[in-house]
Amino acid sequence: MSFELLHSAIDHAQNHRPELPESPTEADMIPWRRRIDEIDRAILRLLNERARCANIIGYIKKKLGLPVYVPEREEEVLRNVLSANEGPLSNEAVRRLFERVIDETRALERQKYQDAPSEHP
Ligand SMILES: C=C(O[C@@H]1C=C(C(=O)O)C=C[C@H]1O)C(=O)O
Repeated sequence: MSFELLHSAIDHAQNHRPELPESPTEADMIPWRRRIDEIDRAILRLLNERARCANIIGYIKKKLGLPVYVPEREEEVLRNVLSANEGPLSNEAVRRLFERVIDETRALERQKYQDAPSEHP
């Protein structure tokens, strides 16, 4: 899914939200939970695409003898997402979430290109 498609999917979802009646019942949670499941699958696809990009970077680093961990780049990644944050997640929450993402990305890069024989991505 291209980023344009993803953005239009998000816009569509925001404009076509399930009904929220005055006096909701438990059943009113069902369409929202389906929506969350759908969003989670989209997030997962993007996280895996991010990991694939990082693996290519990891491969290049291995070829050039560069370290996996680049703290200044990680700060830049965090600045990028924090400056784009429109909420309702707080900046602290976004920072924690992306720190986890970066940790897992770095671990994957290490596992694939530093601890193991280098293969073409
Ligand atoms: C992906 C890279 O490798 C590591 C992981 C990063 C990330 O997940 O964004 C950023 C910097 C590095 O510590 C990179 O150098 O760009």
